[in-house]
Amino acid sequence: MTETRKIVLAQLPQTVGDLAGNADRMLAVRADYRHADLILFPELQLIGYPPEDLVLKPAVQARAAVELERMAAATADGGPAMLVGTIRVRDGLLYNVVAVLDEGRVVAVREKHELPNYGTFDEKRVFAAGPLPEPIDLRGMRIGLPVCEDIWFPTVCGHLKAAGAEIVIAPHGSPFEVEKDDLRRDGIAAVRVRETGLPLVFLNRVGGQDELVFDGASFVLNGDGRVAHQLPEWDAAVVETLWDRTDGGGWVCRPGKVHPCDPAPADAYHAMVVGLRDYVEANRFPGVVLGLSGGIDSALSAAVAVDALGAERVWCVMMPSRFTGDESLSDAAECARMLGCRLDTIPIAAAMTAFDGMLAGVFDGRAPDLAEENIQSRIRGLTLMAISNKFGPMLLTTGNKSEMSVGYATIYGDMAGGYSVLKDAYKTLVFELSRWRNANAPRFGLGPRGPVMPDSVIDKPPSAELREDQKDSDSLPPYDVLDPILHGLVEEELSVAELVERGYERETVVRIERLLYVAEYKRRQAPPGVKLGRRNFGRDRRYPITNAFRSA
Ligand SMILES: Nc1ncnc2c1ncn2[C@@H]1O[C@H](COP(=O)(O)OP(=O)(O)OC[C@H]2O[C@@H]([n+]3cccc(C(=O)O)c3)[C@H](O)[C@@H]2O)[C@@H](O)[C@H]1O
Ligand SMILES: Nc1ncnc2c1ncn2[C@@H]1O[C@H](COP(=O)(O)OP(=O)(O)OP(=O)(O)O)[C@@H](O)[C@H]1O
Ligand SMILES: NC(=O)CC[C@H](N)C(=O)O
Repeated sequence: MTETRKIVLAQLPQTVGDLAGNADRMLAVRADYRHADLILFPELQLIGYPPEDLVLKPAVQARAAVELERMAAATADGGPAMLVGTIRVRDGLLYNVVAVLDEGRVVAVREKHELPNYGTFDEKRVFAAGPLPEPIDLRGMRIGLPVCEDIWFPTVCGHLKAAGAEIVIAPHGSPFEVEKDDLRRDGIAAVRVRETGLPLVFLNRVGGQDELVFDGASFVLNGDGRVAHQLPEWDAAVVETLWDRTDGGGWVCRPGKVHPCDPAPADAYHAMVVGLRDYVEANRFPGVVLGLSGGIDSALSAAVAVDALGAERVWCVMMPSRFTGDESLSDAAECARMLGCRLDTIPIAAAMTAFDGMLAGVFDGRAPDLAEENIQSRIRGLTLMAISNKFGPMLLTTGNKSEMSVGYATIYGDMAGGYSVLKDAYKTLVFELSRWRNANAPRFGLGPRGPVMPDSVIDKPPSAELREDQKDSDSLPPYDVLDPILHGLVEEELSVAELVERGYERETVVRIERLLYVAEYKRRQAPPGVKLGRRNFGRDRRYPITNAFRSA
């Protein structure tokens, strides 16, 4: 008779720091799958990923040990074993581990060997690296248990194969980046399978944690490289997989459902919706408030907010000045109508007059300039923060990555706010996403199925409307020139000379590089926002504020 095993993959969200809640969620899955042999959870499921310095706190380490014992005790009933990601102190050092719980106790622990220490990751700061992990014997299977980064290099899987592992099970905390789903499956996991000939289970978490979002998209590859299961992106999913022992002695996973992954730019839009939704819910805001100017950045931010939270939790405010055009007023009104959310109009002329009067003495003899322009932006920020204080919604800030790169935003003005969905989206992506959202509804959005902004919002030239007839193109190169230069400088770390070789004007590149470096002080004071690409401002790219280097 064929030998068969049932392994349940629990692609779950996590709440960093809520150890009891995370444990209860895992025990609830176990209660639903009592007939399974084994239930697998993502990396650090008990603690939440990434835990940052929280895990250095002795009280957290002690709580983790208590909760793990509670979960282990639950396995005394003879039901399924559990593979639980947690932390463990051994000989005074802290490890990122997967614990094997069975028969009422912790029967084995395997420590993460490769600690990622680049980009958004700095695990060497908090964890020690474990030795090469030996396979475990559980329910008649010899299982290799690499933790996340362990499968991104050949060493650990090669060692497990040599030590007789029959199957590789890899819990992950792998954050979203555009196109990373292909890299994980076809670029990394498939290579490990080719090297070892072993089937591989890749289980990732879902949901947002501050700047990071986790898309799930877990999968199972058989030893011949074929995809046996592909779990959905973004949704929590608990999937039972069935494994048969072959005549040759190995294990094969029976084929299951293969969900398609999102194409671009739907993937980036979904990431923004999940990032904002989970940030607002986890930090217990009733909703968000934002300034709706009739421009594309605030329109797209409002659309994402409505998709994430529902129209009744998104409060838009139009704050016209004497520079605000009629088209901006009507576009903002139409946008709020299409989204179905509240729009209040609060003119800022009275506050501008008050500031002119207050500053008349000290500004005497000075022509109006950027100082007055920025006061308008600061009056708007102050007004929105007053609404946040009075009624509780978090202020959603609307700056995009192009603006944040060159400092084209007013500090303590339109940069005021708690969270941003466009922070890692260059303006050209803002245009692409707005067009996409007008023609498509996101898979799990709470907003309207149809268009979310009038076409005029997308088609008109961008303007900050802080002075007469102002256009972004007065101070910046067109976005289809600016964005590739910024991508070269930020994502690719190119020099001025290398960008000139790509055909960009030297004078423009030199100016953009200078603006990028000089704006570092603004970015350090900017709110967090959803990471979408290879190199976000925040944890991925940590530049000095005081920086005299110029590449030309
Ligand atoms: N290294 C440094 N470390 C610490 N602080 C530093 C600093 N350098 C300047 N500062 C401070 O920052 C101030 C200058 O920054 P800030 O007050 O923001 O003003 P600033 O960057 O000079 O002007 C804002 C720019 O953003 C544009 N804008 C504003 C609003 C919206 C939009 C849009 O389209 O979205 C565009 C606006 O047209 C203008 O070009 C200085 O007065 C100084 O106080
Ligand atoms: N008249 C206004 N009413 C309400 N909010 C405004 C107004 N003008 C600016 N804001 C707020 O300040 C942000 C920065 O806007 P600004 O118009 O200066 O530049 P922008 O980057 O082109 O943004 P947008 O495309 O949303 O207009 C806006 O996204 C919006 O949240
Ligand atoms: N948690 C981890 O070890 C993540 C690192 C891994 N390279 C990833 O991005 O998926």
